[in-house]
Amino acid sequence: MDSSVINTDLTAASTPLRIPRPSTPYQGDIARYWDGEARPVNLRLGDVDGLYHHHYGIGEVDHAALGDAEDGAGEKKLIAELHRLESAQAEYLLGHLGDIGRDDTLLDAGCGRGGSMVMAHQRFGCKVEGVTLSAKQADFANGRARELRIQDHVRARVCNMLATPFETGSAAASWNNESSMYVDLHDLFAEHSRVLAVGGRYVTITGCWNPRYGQPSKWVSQINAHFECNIHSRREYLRAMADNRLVPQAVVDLTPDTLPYWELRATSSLVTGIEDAFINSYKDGSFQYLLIAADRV
Ligand SMILES: C[S@@+](CC[C@H](N)C(=O)[O-])C[C@H]1O[C@@H](n2cnc3c(N)ncnc32)[C@H](O)[C@@H]1O
Ligand SMILES: CC(C)=CCC/C(C)=C/COP(=O)(O)OP(=O)(O)O
Ligand SMILES: [Mg+2]
Repeated sequence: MDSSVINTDLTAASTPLRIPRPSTPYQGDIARYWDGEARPVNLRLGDVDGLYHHHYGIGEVDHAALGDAEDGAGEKKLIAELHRLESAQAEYLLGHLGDIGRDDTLLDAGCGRGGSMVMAHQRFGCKVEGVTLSAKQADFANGRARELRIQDHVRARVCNMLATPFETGSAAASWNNESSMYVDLHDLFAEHSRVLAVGGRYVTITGCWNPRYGQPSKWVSQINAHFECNIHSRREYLRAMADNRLVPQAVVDLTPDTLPYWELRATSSLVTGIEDAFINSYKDGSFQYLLIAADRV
C-alpha cells in the first residue's frame, strides 16, 4: 500500500484515514514534536472543560476569579482563568469568519488537539475539517469529537496543510490559529486560496516579528528555537496574502490583549520557561500578536 496516499472521500467519516508521509524532513520533525507533546500547561487547561488548545490567551484577567495561588484551590482557579483567556482567543478568531451556515464547511489548518474545531461547530452548527501533521493530535481530536457525539461534523486528519485533499472552492472559511509559523506563507496562502470559495473568509491569529524593529530579535530567535518554528514578519503575511487573492479586511494588533495572559502565566506553577521571551519581545516591540482577516476575492 502506498502510505503517501490520503483518503479524499470527505463524506466517509468512518473510513480509516491512511497516514501520509511528511513531505519534508522538517515536517517529520514537527510531526514527532507534536506526537510527543504532553505539557501540563496544555493538558491541565484542557481538562477544565474538554476544549484542548495549543494557542495563547487574550483579554483582561478577572482578578476576582483568582484565589490565593499558594493553595491548591488557588492553583485550580489560575488554571481555569488561563484557559478562559485561551478560549476567548479562539472565540475572537471565530468571530471574524463571517456569516457561517449549518451547511458550510470550515477548514482548520494546523488543528492541534481540536479545541477550536469543537468551538466552531458549537457556534455555527457546521462541518469542520482539521489537518495536523501529528497522528497523536488527530486521534485525540477525533476521540473528543466522538465523546461529544459530533464526529459526523468535526474531523481531524493527518495531512500537510500545504497540500490538502479538499476540493477547490469547497470551504466557506478557513483559518490558521498559531500554526502558520511552520510553513512557507506563499505555499500556505496558495492552498487556502484554492480551497476557499470566492467570497470566503480566511483568518489567522499569529505571532510575527515587527519589520519596524529591523530583524528578528533575540527573543524571537529564542521562541523559534523553543518550538522549532520559523516566525514570519508582518510584512511577509501581507505580501503573501496579496499575491494569493486574499484581501485583508481587518488587521488587529492583539499584543496589548495577550500580555495579561503571559504575565499571569508567568506566576503559575505550569511555566515552561518561554514566558519571558514572549513578555520581553512584546514589550520591546520586536514581536506582535496579530489577527488578520481576509476575503478571498
Ligand atoms: C501551536 S499548534 C496550534 C494548534 C491549533 N491551531 C490550536 O489553536 O490549538 C501548531 C499546529 O500546526 C500543525 N502543523 C504544523 N505544520 C503543519 C503542516 N505543514 N501541515 C499541517 N499541520 C501543521 C501542528 O501539527 C500543530 O497541530
Ligand atoms: C505565537 C507563536 C509564536 C506561537 C508558536 C506556535 C505555538 C507553539 C503555539 C502554542 O502551542 P502550545 O500551547 O503547545 O505552547 P505552550 O506549551 O507554550 O502553551
Ligand atoms: Mg499552550
